[in-house]
Amino acid sequence: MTEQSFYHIGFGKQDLGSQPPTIALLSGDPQRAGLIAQTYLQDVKVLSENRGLHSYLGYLPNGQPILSATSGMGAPSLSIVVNELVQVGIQKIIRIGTCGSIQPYIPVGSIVISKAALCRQGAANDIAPVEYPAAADPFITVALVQAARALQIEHYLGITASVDTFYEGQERTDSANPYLMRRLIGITEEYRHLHILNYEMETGTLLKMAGVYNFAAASVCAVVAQRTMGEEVILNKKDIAIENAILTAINAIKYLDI
Ligand SMILES: O=P(O)(O)O[C@H]1O[C@H](CO)[C@@H](O)[C@H]1O
Ligand SMILES: O=c1cc[nH]c(=O)[nH]1
Repeated sequence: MTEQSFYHIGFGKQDLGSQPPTIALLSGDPQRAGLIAQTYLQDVKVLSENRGLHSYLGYLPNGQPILSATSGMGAPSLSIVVNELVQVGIQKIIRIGTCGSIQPYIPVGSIVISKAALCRQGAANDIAPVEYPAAADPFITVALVQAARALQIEHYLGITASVDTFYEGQERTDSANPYLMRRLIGITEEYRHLHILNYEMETGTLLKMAGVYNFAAASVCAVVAQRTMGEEVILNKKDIAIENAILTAINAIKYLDI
C-alpha cells in the first residue's frame, strides 16, 4: 500500500493507527484545536502543524479515537481541509467555532448550535448550486442540544449566517474600511428579522460539503461578540464561551452511534 500525506493537512491514513478516527472536531483557530486535544483527549499525538493547520489524534476516556483539527479562517481554507479529512476516512465533523450574536437575547458566553446556515460564501458555490441547502446533520445537532442541556450551558438552536468577511460582510464599520457597499448596509437588521441568530465564517460551506460529499456535519459556536451592543469581541468572556462550546461538542459524542 502506498502511503500518502495530504498536501495541506500534512498527514495521511498511515498516521491514524490501527483504530482510525471517524469523527473530527474542527476549529478555525489552531490553538483551539490544540486546547481540545490537550485538555479533553488522552494519549495525544501531534499529526501535523503544517501551514498553521494543526491536527491532533487523541482518545476519549472510553477509548474512542477523535481527530482535533484546524480549518483555518473562512470557507476557502475550510473547504481544502474538509476535502482532505474526508479522504483520510472522517465521516462526522463537528465545527467548534466562535461567532457574533445578532439577536439581543443571545449573550456573550452562551453558545449557538446551528440547525442550518444562510450561506453567503463564494467557496460553497464551487461545490454546489447557491440554492443547495446548508442543513446540519439532525442526529449530531440533537446530540449537541442534549449535551448542552445536560451541562446546563445556555444554548440557542437556530439559523446561522456564514459569510466570507469578518468586517464588511458582518456590517462592521469600525475598521480600515468604514465604507460599506449599499447592499450590506442594514443587512444585519434584515437577518435579525429573518430570525438568524449569529454571524461566523465556516458553517454554511461545511454543511453544504457534508450534503455533497455524504458525511455528517454540525456546528456549535461560542458567542464572543454581541452585535446589538457593539462590534468588538468581548475578550474577558471569550474563554468561558469557548469552553462551553468545547464541552458541549465533547459530551455530544456520547449520544451518537459511531
Ligand atoms: O473562531 P473560529 O473557529 O475561527 O470562527 C470565527 O472566528 C474567525 C473570525 O474571527 C472566523 O473563522 C469565524 O468563523
Ligand atoms: O463577530 C464575530 C465573532 C467571531 N467570529 C465572527 O465571524 N464574527
